[in-house]
Amino acid sequence: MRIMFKFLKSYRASASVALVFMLVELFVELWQPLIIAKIIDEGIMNSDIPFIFKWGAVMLGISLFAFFGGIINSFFAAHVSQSFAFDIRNSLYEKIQSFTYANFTRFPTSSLITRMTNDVTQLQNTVFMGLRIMMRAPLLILGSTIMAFTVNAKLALILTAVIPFLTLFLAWIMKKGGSLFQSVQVKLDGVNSVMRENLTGIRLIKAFLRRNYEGKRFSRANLTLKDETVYALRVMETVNPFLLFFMNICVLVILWLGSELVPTNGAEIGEVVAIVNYAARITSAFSPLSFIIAAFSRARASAGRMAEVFETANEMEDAEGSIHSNREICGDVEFMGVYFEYPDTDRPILQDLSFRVKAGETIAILGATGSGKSTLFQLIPRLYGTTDGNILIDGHDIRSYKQESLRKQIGFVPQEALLFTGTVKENIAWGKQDASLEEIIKAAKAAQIHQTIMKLPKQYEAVLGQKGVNLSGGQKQRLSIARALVRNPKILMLDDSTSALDLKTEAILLKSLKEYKCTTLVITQKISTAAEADSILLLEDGRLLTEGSHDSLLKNSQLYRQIFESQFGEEELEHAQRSV
Ligand SMILES: Nc1ncnc2c1ncn2[C@@H]1O[C@H](COP(=O)(O)OP(=O)(O)OP(=O)(O)O)[C@@H](O)[C@H]1O
Repeated sequence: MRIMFKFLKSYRASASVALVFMLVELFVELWQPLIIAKIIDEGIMNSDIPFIFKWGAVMLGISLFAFFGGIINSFFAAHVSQSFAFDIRNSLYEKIQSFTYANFTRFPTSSLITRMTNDVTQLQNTVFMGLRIMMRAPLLILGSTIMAFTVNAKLALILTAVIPFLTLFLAWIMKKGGSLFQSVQVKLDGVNSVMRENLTGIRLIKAFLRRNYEGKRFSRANLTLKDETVYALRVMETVNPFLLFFMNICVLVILWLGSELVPTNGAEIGEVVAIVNYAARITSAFSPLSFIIAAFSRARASAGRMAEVFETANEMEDAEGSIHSNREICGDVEFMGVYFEYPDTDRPILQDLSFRVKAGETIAILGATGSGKSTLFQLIPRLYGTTDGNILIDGHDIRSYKQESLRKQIGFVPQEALLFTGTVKENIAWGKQDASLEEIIKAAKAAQIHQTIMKLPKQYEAVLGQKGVNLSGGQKQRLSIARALVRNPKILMLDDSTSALDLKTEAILLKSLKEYKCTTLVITQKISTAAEADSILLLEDGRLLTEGSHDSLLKNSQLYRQIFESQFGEEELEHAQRSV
């Protein structure tokens, strides 16, 4: 719960105003039974009508006071709780933005969304309730007990016997509720996760006729959430009847003792009524406590889940004394004995990988699926850190660069072209926010997508649907390449990004990339693409099998020849070998 206090600090003044007005309401509530007792004992018993009117008017006056106190309290409680939630959401967002890829492995996206929405709402509700009624309940119990003692200590003793017992019971139930609601939130993550996968994969689900299967998967997750929530709420719901039962017994005992004391002048009738009234107020304070405790237990669980996010260490922080952020790189990339393991795997994905690409050169990376090609790419912009070995850019270890400066100068086109809802222009300019229209068109032309864009109804202003649904695979790929080129990268990384292009378009595209004079790393399965590169790396199981130009590999690498033959046939291979 420390996290709540940390974020509430900035709203100390408003929270104090809310609490003061809550105390005003409470004060009035505590005085009312005393005034009623006075009206009975001195007004009704003596048939003193002016006295009854006078104290009746006092009661009305202070009730009005309490009414306005309640309104002001609500106003400030709403302001504090909403602002508090706003700040937490912003901070969570900032923290998640700073997450490394490794951090994302620990927190599934659906869980992060639940934490940023539902968990924050739980805390927000608790803060509101806290300022409105949560403090009021224990204070009302304490105040009522004290007032009861001032009225008649003998009768009030009964209350002191019951209250500590009930308080202990509530503390126990709150602890239990915390773990139950923690589990509810995890199940909610589960529902969100299935829902998210279903929404993103809706086309595939329809194409594969998996609606029933996915429907069942969702129902299962939903049912577990329902069962878990019902169980948690059932446990919490036992609180109210339990409290009411004990408080009602308490009232019966007060009435019985009152009937013994009144005839012997040990108590006045008004006093008995006042004590019963205080007991009723204590009951009414205990009663919403079950609800408050459920909310508080839920908030405790949510605060814990939020703390997990805030306390997640980012091992990729910039090192002290990193090179100045504006330093321009030339683009010379060198891997020196690099080893890499994912945080959740215990086997090396890359092993003893060493190679160099000189600034402005193009290198192609070929290898079977799962051989570690995409992983290798993720190490260059420091999306992951190496397990061992070094990566140098322009002769300096990449850890000595500020990540922002490094990533600004790298253009990355992922395997799956990811576009956003917005215009074509906005999607390309996503790579460089202040890109001029000329720069955008230049990048689109180099990526061989300009002609296609010009045929769209609104050309560069044409709106793309979610993830670019209204474009073909090859068009999406070329748009992603334009997005990477617009930032004028010093290092360009294409992860199988031309796979959907025909050979002719691909050849023109690769040629036009040369205008950008950047170091280019291309992951590809196609020999035609690899042959354009200055050098080719052949990867197998995360190790570098061999490296060389197209011609030298044709001459020296059995595997390369096999790949060539599988793509062009035996005849072409013989022809190519003869011309080497
Ligand atoms: N985030 C991850 N966490 C754990 N293991 C991963 C992760 N990403 C990839 N791997 C594993 O690392 C290995 C290499 O994956 P990688 O994506 O780098 O291969 P690849 O050569 O690019 O394959 P492809 O050609 O199919 O894209 C695979 O065995 C894969 O299961």
